[in-house]
Amino acid sequence: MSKLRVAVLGAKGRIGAEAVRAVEAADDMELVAALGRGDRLETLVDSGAQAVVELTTPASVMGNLDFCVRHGIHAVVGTTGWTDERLARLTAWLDGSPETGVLIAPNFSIGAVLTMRFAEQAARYFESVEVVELHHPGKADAPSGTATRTAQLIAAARARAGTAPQPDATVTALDGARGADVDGIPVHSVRLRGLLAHQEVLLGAEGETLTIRHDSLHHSSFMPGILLGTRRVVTTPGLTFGLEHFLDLN
Ligand SMILES: NC(=O)c1ccc[n+]([C@@H]2O[C@H](COP(=O)([O-])OP(=O)(O)OC[C@H]3O[C@@H](n4cnc5c(N)ncnc54)[C@H](O)[C@@H]3O)[C@@H](O)[C@H]2O)c1
Ligand SMILES: O=C(O)C1=N[C@H](C(=O)O)CCC1
Repeated sequence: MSKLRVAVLGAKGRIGAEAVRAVEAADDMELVAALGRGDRLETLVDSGAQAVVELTTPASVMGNLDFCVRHGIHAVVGTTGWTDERLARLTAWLDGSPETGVLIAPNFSIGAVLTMRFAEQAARYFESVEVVELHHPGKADAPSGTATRTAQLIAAARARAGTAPQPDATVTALDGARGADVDGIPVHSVRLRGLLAHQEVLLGAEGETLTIRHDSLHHSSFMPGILLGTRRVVTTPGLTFGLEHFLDLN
C-alpha cells in the first residue's frame, strides 16, 4: 500500500515540530516536506504532497490555504484565528476546487473535543456558564480557538433550548473584569509560565456547580487527532470544522 504523502507547515514551531515527528513515525505516511516561515510553498507541489498539516500563525494561515486549495492539496489546520469572514472565504475557494478537503480543528486532543461535547450537553441545564482557558505565555492569541468554539457551542445549545439569559447583577469597575463576551458566554484567558493548554467550563445552578476541566500536558496530546484528521481529510472533500466530525461520538 502506498504511503500518504504529507507536508507540515510551521515545522519549526512548538506543535509543528511535534507533528513532524508524528508524521515521520506513522507507518502509513511519508513526510515529504517540512516548511517554516519564508520557505517556498511551491515545494509542496514539487514534493508531491497530498496533504498539508497547517500549524503556523493566524497571519499566515489564509495565504497557505489559498495556495493548497488552488493546487488541490488537502489540509488539516490547527492554526487559530477563525472568523465567519475567513470561513466564508475558504468555503468559496473550496467551491472552486470541489475534490479538495480541509479540516479545521480548534483542538486536536480527544479530551478537549470531549470537553466541548460535554459542555454543549450540559449547557441547557444550568443557569450560569463561564469558560476559563489557561495557556502558556507564548500563545499567539486570546481567547483560544478552543474556548471560542466551546462558548459558541454552549450558546447555540442554550438558544436551541430557550434558556434564559445568565443571571449577573455585577457592575464592572474595570473593562475586562468579566472576561470577553463570546455569544453571551464570558470567556476568561490566563497566560502562565509552566502551563501548556487547559480549559475549565464552569456551570452553576441553584445549590450545585459542575466543572468540566481538560489539561493538555504535552504537545503529544494533539498528535493522534492530527494523524486521524490527515487520514480522513483526503477522502472528505469540502470544509470540515471540528475533529468531532471524524470521531464516532454519539
Ligand atoms: N488545534 C490544536 O489542537 C492546536 C494545538 C496547539 C497549537 N495550535 C495552534 O497552532 C498555531 C501554532 O502554535 P505554536 O504554539 O506551534 O506556535 P509557534 O509560534 O511555536 O509556531 C508557529 C510556527 O509557524 C511558523 N510560520 C509562520 N508563518 C509561516 C508560514 N507562512 N509558513 C511556514 N511557517 C510559518 C513560525 O515561524 C513558527 O515556527 C497557533 O495558532 C496555535 O494556537 C492549535
Ligand atoms: O498552544 C496553543 O496555542 C493552543 N492553541 C489552540 C487554541 O487556541 O485553542 C489549541 C490549544 C493549544
